[in-house]
Order: sequence, then C-alpha cells, then structure tokens
Amino acid sequence: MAKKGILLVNLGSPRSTKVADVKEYLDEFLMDEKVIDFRWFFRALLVRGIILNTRPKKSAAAYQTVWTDEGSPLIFITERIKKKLQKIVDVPVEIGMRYAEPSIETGMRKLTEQGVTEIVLFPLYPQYAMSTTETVVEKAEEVRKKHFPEVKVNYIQPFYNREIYIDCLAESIREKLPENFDALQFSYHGVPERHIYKTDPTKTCNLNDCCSRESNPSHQFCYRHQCFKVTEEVIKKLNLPKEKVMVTFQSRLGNDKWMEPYTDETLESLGKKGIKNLAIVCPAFVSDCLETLEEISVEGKEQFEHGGGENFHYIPCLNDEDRWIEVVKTLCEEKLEEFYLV
Ligand SMILES: C=CC1=C(C)c2cc3[nH]c(cc4nc(cc5[nH]c(cc1n2)c(C)c5CCC(=O)O)C(CCC(=O)O)=C4C)c(C)c3C=C
Ligand SMILES: [Fe+2]
Ligand SMILES: [Fe+2]
Repeated sequence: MAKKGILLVNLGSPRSTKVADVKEYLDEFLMDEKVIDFRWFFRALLVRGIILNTRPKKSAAAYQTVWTDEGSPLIFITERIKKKLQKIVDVPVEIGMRYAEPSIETGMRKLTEQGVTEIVLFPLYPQYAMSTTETVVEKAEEVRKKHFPEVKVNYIQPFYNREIYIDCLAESIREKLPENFDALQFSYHGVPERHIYKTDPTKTCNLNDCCSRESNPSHQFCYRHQCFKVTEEVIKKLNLPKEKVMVTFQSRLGNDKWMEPYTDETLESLGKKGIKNLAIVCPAFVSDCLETLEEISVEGKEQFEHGGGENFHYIPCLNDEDRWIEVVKTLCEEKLEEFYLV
C-alpha cells in the first residue's frame, strides 16, 4: 500500500544575514532561468558581472532588519504552517524551499525516509508565475527524476480563484482593517512584463484590459489577471467600493519594464491626492518575508509619509492563521484523494 505525504514549498531565504551567504543565495535565485530569463551567458554577465557586486550588501542589511532569533521570517513561518498542518492531517508533512535550505530535495528525502511514495507538493503561491509556480514544479521534477524516480508527485495548482482561499483572505483582511482608512492598497510582487507575454500560450494578453476581462483563455497563466481577480473577489466579499482600492506591483529589479503601477511611486503620490490613512496588504505572499516586513512595512511607510501620508497600516500575510491552515488542509486533501482515483 502506497504511503502519502505533503511537501509545502516556499521561495527560500539565505542561511544567514552575512553578505557572503546572501550572495550565495542571490546567485542561486537570480541564475534561475525562470527568474532572469536570458540565455546563460547574458544572465551570468548581468547577475555575476553586475548585480552580485552591489546587491548582496544592500540585501544583507535589509535582511538584518527582519531576522529574528528564529531566523528568516519566511522560513520559520513556513515551519509553523507545517507544524499546525501536521496536527490536523494524518500523513507526514515536510517543507522545502526553491532556493537554499531546506531544499526541495531535503524535504523529499525526509518524506521518503518515512516510507512516503506519493507526495502532494504545494507551491505556496496563490497566483501562477514563471518565477514561482513554474520554477518550483520544474525543480521538483528534476529532483524527483534524479533522486526519487519511484516517487509520484501530484502538484497543487495556483489557488487564486478558489472560494475557500478568497473567503479566508477576505476575513483576515476584515479583522485587521483599521476603522478609518481612505484607501486599501493591494501590493503584489511584480514581474517583468516580458514574463507575462512569454508564458501566455494564447499570445493574446496585451497586459491591458484583457487581464481584467471576465473570461479569456490567457488567464490561466496570466499573473496580472490573477492579481486583479484576487483583489476583485476580496473587495466584493468586503463590500468595499472600487474607488477605495488600488492594485500596485512592488520589488522590481533591473532596467526591464515591470508591471505597472509601481508600489513605491504610488506610495509617494498618495498624500498629495488626499489619502492620509492607508491600509496595505500583499497577497502574492502567504507568509511575511523580507518583501513585506522591510520593503513595505519600513521603506513603503517612509515613502508614503514622505509624500504627505499620515497613517500607514500594514496588514500581515495569512502566515499561520488557523483559517488559512484549514484552507491548506483542504487543498492538500483534494490532491491526496486524486492518488486514489488514478
Ligand atoms: C528578476 C527578479 C525577480 C523576480 C521575477 C521575482 C519574482 C517573484 N518573487 C516572489 C517572492 C519573493 N521574492 C523575494 C525576494 C526577492 N525577489 C527578488 C527578485 C525577483 N523576484 C530578489 C532579488 C529578492 C531578494 C531580496 C532582495 O535583494 O530584494 C522574497 C523574500 C525572500 C525572503 O527571504 O524573505 C519573496 C517571498 C514572487 C511571489 C515573485 C513573482 C510573482
Ligand atoms: Fe522576488
Ligand atoms: Fe492578461
């Protein structure tokens, strides 16, 4: 009888905040062709010849501001999700990171050491992107074929449009929204526009109105559409007027054109438009991390205040909230069931 298990996969963090460790992590991350999608030579030229000369020092300083006694928030929060999930499911649960440790290989090994032969792998990203879901699946398949060829892996799909997830996110936001806010900003991690065109199998998305249209075959792989969809469904649940809501994209890197509008520029501009009390949420991340705790909560707050804003209220990610753990359980159990059907 096959034994089943769950592998929760997140992005990963450097092993410490030392510049050398951050450099090693950024090298693995940015040399991934799904993240910087240039041919090897040009990617190496950009990453190793330019970015890694300056970025690690800056990133290490940023990581130092969010690091705790438990280490990287992204890792220890993923650990907490695992521990809580393990209490309510009757199959082994492990974690694996796309970059650095504990790796996907480490997670799969831990599961196989417990006799697991069928793994439900959960990329912890609500929306599909080449630089997230796709690279996780590709890496996991590479690891499986090389080290665990006898193991079957069933992948959980992006869940941006699942009602259980939308309900959960909406409830979480509702609880944390301050009483008086002039606007609620949804800030999603950005991607270069080129990534969206590249992964559109229909070649119809023009990164414009088609992303917000109700039905279009390109939506399955359109990160931009999926961000809009989450926002739209959540504000419906919260009964918020559209005029009070904004969608922006954060964390751009390099000189490419990334999806707009940019979070930082928007934050700088809000005060002048009379938005003095701002609530902001980051639904591309299920766990708080450098990009939310530093880029938004610290830098973003400064940008908002610099532009004349007064009260900046960051709404944390779902992290290890019980209602979110229930959603993780349901999504995993659906995929576990599929093993019985084949
Ligand atoms: C070309 C570069 C990048 C793309 C494309 C990209 C997409 C992308 N990333 C996340 C989630 C996270 N990114 C995080 C950090 C981070 N991201 C990039 C670059 C790209 N991301 C860099 C260089 C870094 C490192 C930090 C820095 O120097 O700014 C993190 C946080 C990790 C942590 O340890 O806390 C997350 C999470 C998504 C969801 C995404 C595409 C949708
Ligand atoms: Fe990123
Ligand atoms: Fe689109």
